[in-house]
Formats: sequence, C-alpha cells, structure tokens
Amino acid sequence: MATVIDGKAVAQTIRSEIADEVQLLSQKYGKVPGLAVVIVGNRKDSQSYVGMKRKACAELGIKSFDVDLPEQVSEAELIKQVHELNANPDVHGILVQLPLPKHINEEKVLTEISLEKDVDGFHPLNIGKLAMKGRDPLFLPCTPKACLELLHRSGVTIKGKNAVVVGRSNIVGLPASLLLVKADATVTIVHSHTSQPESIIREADILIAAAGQPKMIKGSWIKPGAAVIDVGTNAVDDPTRKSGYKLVGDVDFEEASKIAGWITPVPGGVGPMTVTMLLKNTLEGAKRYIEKNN
Ligand SMILES: Nc1nc(=O)c2c([nH]1)NC[C@@H]1CN(c3ccc(C(=O)N[C@@H](CCC(=O)O)C(=O)O)cc3)C=[N+]21
Repeated sequence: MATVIDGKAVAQTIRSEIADEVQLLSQKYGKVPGLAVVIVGNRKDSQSYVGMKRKACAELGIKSFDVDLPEQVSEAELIKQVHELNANPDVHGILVQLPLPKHINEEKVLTEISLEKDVDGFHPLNIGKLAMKGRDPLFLPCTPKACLELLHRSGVTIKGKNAVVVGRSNIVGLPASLLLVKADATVTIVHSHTSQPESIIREADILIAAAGQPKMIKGSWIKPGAAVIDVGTNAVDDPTRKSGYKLVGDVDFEEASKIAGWITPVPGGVGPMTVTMLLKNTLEGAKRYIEKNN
C-alpha cells in the first residue's frame, strides 16, 4: 500500500512558517506582504478558488487586494487595472485568475504584470527563464512548485529518475516538466497525441498527472513503488452529495494506491499546496521588495 501524501497537513506546516515570517517582516519594517487577486466574470470554479486564496491571505496576515471585474470588461480596462497594481507599493504579488473570458488575450494581460510581482510565474519572461539551463525565474509557477515540494517533503529523490508528466498545459504540465529536468530527472511528456501512453507511464518512477481527465490513469499503469502526484481536480456528478458533485483526480486512486509507493489524494493533495506556494511566492516577493526599498 502506498504512503498517502497529506497535502493539507504539509500545506498547514508551511503556512505556519509563512505566518511567522510575515510577523517578523511586520515587526522589522512595519509592512506586510500584499497580494492582489484579480477575477473577471463569475465562473463558479474561479470564484471558489479565488475565495480560498483570499481567505488564506487573511489567515496568514497577508493583505489581499480584491479586484472583481465584470465578464464584459475590456482587455484595455483589465490591463489598466494591472498597471495600477504594478504601481502600488503595498502590492507585492499580482494574480489574474485564469481562464479569462474569450474576448481577452490572456498572454497579453499576463505580459503586463510586473516581473517582480508575477507570483503565478506566468509572465512569458519568467517562463522563458524557467526553460533555460542555469537560469532561474523570479517566481516558480505554484502548482509545479507544489508537486516538487510534496516529492521533496516525502523524501522522494528526483535525480536520475524516470519522470512522466501527463499533460502539457502552460500552467501545469509544461512547467512541471521543466522543473523535473532541472532537478535532473529524465522526463517524458505524455499528451493527447501520444500513441502508447500506458507503456510510457509504466516506466515512471515519478508520475505527475495533469491531464484533466477523471480517473484516466488506471492502477495497472502504475510502476510498483512509483511516486504519483495527482494534479487533476475534476468535478464529477455525485447525487449522494448535497453539492451534487465530488472532486476526483486524473488517477484511479483506489487502484493506484495499492501499487504506488506514494500517492497524493484528491482533494487534499496538490490543491492546498498550490495555494500555499502562492502565499510563499507572495512572501518572497514582498521580502525582495521591502528589503530593497528600505
Ligand atoms: N492565475 C491562476 N493561478 C492559479 O493557480 C490557478 C488559476 N489561475 N486558475 C485555476 C487553477 C486551479 N487552481 C487550484 C487551486 C487550489 C485548488 C484546491 O485547493 N483544491 C482543493 C479542493 C477544493 C474544493 O473542495 O473545491 C483540494 O484539492 O483539496 C485547486 C485548484 C489554481 N489555479
């Protein structure tokens, strides 16, 4: 049976470390980290994620700046708001919740975020640096950083291992692959055009599942003893629940937990750690800014 990695518990430990540092910063400089959370429109999932982020800020003494814009807001107006946050000395991190409505060019908006405040790590220059050997971006993207932190805190070594990443999105699969290469793994990316995904996944000592397909990865695909990090957060109908749905990962947990060495649950795995890495990035950004300007 696999060791189930308790993302919620690890997240809690790191959050209390962050809260202590926030207090130190506040005592030393009379300033607290500030995170702007920008949301456009009223997608239910985005509202819920943004709510979690704002609540977590409050719990840690991080000041959150809430910008809520209507679905119809123009790209120009959104960019104007980003520029105002760039100029605000109390804001050390800016997060624009994705996805944005179709009439807005996401890359254009993300490019306007000041590099020093890009706590999501989604600015093309930060991604470019992530992709370069010997270079480091100012911020690592939160979900990939969460995956590596969970491996690290579980005592899983990455160097020299076969790592397989399922999915190649800009926010998870691709940057996770880059981080694993930088950590000296041998990395294979599996995606919708891969002809034999099972046989590749079976070679994975480390598996990062970020395809967004509920229970796509079966127990029989897992290499015995592998470390399985499940990034999927898929809502599937569940009439037995009040909400009418439940969250399941990209991995069939029931089956895979019998074969893997380590596995993250959904919920309670990568999700809470993603939010925690955002808070950590905000703290790091604030420390850089405050120490430079004092
Ligand atoms: N600019 C931007 N940055 C993001 O980081 C970003 C984004 N846009 N758009 C959407 C995705 C998704 N995402 C999650 C965060 C937390 C949980 C999380 O905490 N999940 C809980 C479950 C929460 C629940 O019960 O609904 C868990 O897995 O235990 C999940 C998903 C961040 N994203």
